[in-house]
Amino acid sequence: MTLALGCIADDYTGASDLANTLTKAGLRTVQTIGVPADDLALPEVDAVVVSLKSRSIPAGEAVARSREAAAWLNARGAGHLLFKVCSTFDSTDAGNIGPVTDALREDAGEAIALVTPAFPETARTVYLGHLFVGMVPLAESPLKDHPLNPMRDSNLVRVLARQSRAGVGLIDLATVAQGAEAVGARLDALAREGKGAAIADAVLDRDLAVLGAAALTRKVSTGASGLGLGLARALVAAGRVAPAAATADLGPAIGGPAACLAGSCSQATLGQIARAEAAMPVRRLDPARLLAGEDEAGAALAWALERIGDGPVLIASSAGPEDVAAVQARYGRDAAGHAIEAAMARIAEGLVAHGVRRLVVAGGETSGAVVDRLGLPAFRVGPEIAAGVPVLRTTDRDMWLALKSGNFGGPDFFADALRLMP
Ligand SMILES: Nc1ncnc2c1ncn2[C@@H]1O[C@H](COP(=O)(O)OP(=O)(O)O)[C@@H](O)[C@H]1O
Ligand SMILES: O=C(O)[C@H](O)C(=O)COP(=O)(O)O
Repeated sequence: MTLALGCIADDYTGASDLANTLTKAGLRTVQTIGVPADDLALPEVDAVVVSLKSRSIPAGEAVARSREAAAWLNARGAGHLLFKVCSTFDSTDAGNIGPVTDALREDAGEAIALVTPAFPETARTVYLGHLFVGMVPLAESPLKDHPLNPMRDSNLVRVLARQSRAGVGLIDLATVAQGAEAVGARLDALAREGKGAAIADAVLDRDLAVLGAAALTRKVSTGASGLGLGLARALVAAGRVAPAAATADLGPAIGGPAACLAGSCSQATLGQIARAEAAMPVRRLDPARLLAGEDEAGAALAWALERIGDGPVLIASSAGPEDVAAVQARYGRDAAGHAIEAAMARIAEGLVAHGVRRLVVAGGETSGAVVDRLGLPAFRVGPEIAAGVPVLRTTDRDMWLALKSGNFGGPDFFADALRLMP
C-alpha cells in the first residue's frame, strides 16, 4: 500500500469527520483506531486517518503517540502528513496542537508548517488569524464554555504561539487570494524569520483549494477537515489520486437493537438530546451520584436493556455550562471528565454484549472512551449523516457506528443517524 495522504487525528470524532471529507472528495479512505498493528488487514486506500485520543492528554504523550502514527504512515509511503485538529482549535496553552505540530514538522525536516482550522462548510472561518464560529468570534461562541478546553482567545496566532516552541506567523486572506505560489512564498518568508508555523486565513472553499495546493508542496501540515478537503482536491488535480465513487457499498443491513450515548456538553448536542426525547426514551446520568460512587452506569444499562427491544434509547450525561462547572468545582475537571467517559464506555460495552449493533456516540472524548472499550480496530466510511459526520462500519465485526463531533449535526441528528444504519 502506498498512501497519497496520511492523517493523524487528535480525537475520534475529528478523525471520522476528516475521513468523511476525504471520502466525499474521492479519496478511498479508512479510519483506524490508534496506530494499526502491522498485521491489520486494510483495503487498498488512498488515505488512512489514524485516530488518537490525544487532544486532552499531556503534551509529551501526545507527541510520542503522534510520532508513532507518523512512522506507521511514512512506512506506507504517505506523500503528506496532515495533523487533524478541531475546527474550533480545541486546545489549552499546554498544547497539544503546538507541540505535535513542532515535532512532526521537525521530524520531516521542514522549516515551517501551514496551520488552519477553517472549515467553511461548518461555518468555521479564519480572517486575519481570528477564528469565527458562525457569525461570532471563537471566544464569544459556546466553545468558550467547553468542559475540557474553554476557548477564550479568538486570535489563533496568539493561541498557537503560547503552546509552540517556534514562532507563529500569519498568511492573510489577501495573500491566499493570490494563489498557492504566493502562499508558498509567504511561508518561506516567515520561515526565514524563524517562524515554525503559520496560521492561514480561509473564508470560502476556494481558499481551501489554494491552501491545500500550497500545503502539498511540503511534507506536513496541521488543520481541520477544511484543509483535508483542500489537500484531497490538490491530490486529485495533480493526478496523484484517481477519484473514487464516494458511496462505496458498505455491505448488507445489520439490524438489531440500537442505542445512543451522549457525553458532549455542546450547545448543539444539548439541543439534539432535547429533540430526541420526542423520538425515543432518554435517560440522563447524574454526575454527582456517579462521582459519589453510586452505580449510575449499571442503573442506566439496566434501564436501557429493558427498553432496547422496543426501539432505540439515548443515555446522556450532557449538561449546560453552569451544571458542568458545578460538577467540576466539586470533583475536578479531569476527574469528572474521565469518570463520566469511563461510565459511558462501560454502558456501551454492556449494550454491545446484549446485542446492540447500531451505536451513535456524541462527543470526541466520549467516542474515544467508547470505541477503545469496545476494542474496535478500524472503520470503513459510509454515507454522510450531517456535515462532518458519516456512518461508519466496523472492519472486524458487523456494527454500524456514528461518532458525532460535539458541535456537529442537525436538530434531529440521533434519529437521522439511526435511519442511515439499517
Ligand atoms: N454533566 C457533565 N459534567 C461534567 N463533565 C461532563 C458532563 N458530561 C460530560 N462531561 C465530560 O465533558 C467532556 C466532553 O468532551 P467530548 O466528549 O469531547 O465532547 P465534545 O465533542 O463536545 O468536545 C468529556 O470529558 C465528558 O466526560
Ligand atoms: O470540529 C472538528 O473539526 C472535528 O469534528 C472535531 O475535532 C470535533 O471534536 P469534538 O471534541 O467532537 O467536538
